[in-house]
Amino acid sequence: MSPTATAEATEAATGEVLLELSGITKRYGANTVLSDVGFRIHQGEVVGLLGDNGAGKSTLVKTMSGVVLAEEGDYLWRGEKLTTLNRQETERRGVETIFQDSALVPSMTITRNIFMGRELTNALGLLKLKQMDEIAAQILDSVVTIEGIKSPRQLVGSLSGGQQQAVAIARAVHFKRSLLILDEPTSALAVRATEALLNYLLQLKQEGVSSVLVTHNLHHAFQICDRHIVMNHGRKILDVRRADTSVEELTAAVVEGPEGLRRFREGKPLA
Ligand SMILES: Nc1ncnc2c1ncn2[C@@H]1O[C@H](COP(=O)(O)OP(=O)(O)OP(=O)(O)O)[C@@H](O)[C@H]1O
Repeated sequence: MSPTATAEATEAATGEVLLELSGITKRYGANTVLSDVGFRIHQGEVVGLLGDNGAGKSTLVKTMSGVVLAEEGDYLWRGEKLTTLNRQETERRGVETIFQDSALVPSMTITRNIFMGRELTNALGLLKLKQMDEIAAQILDSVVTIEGIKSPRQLVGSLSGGQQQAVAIARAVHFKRSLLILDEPTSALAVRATEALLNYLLQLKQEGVSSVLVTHNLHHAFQICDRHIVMNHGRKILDVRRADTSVEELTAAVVEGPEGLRRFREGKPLA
């Protein structure tokens, strides 16, 4: 498969282009951590963002969510070039990001964490706590099955790391956004919760919601992603539809970079 064929296949993805990044270059001092990275996310697409440790995935996630500003490159949302870029701007447009550290408040209940910044209030501005608790209980039931959670009134600080991650995911998926970006969301989840999350992303896709899934688990990625982007030392080395690749090719690209990809395509064994 030639790089051109891959690019054409990618362009053939259906749905409006939601997010387009081009020429993204990010440096930390003398260290260039993203080099001329560009890709498009279409509406309703589930995209896997893959790569070895330090490949630049999290930095790219932070760039997509406006937390980190690239020195070079363009950010287009539904064709509009964003000149002011920060997390508020991207959230206003419907981008929801779940970072590796899920940014929950341990001293608050699950309900308050789920509704943080989007609390339900009555005409007097008082919190509708009972209603929020009921919705939180429904979300926890339907979105991610979290073992060991007894009540949405439980304090987040009393939950395990995996349970906390699941609460963060529940919060993001409940406020159905145009684009969900999940940075290794399943790393601390048990098998059942992981399955529930992957299925939920597929359900959201049916509703036209796009997701970017950062994961080290290539089988999870292959299971649900329509397209895969592989990063290597800050560069995009592969951008390919599921139909045009395999877990083996993705593994070669992630583990051994461009050279491994070349060897795989030539039918040669990996080093
Ligand atoms: N704030 C920062 N300051 C300096 N260097 C940074 C900073 N954040 C990331 N880096 C560097 O950028 C490179 C890419 O890191 P990044 O976290 O984006 O990789 P990653 O693909 O998400 O890795 P992992 O899978 O291990 O989470 C690494 O070399 C890292 O040390």
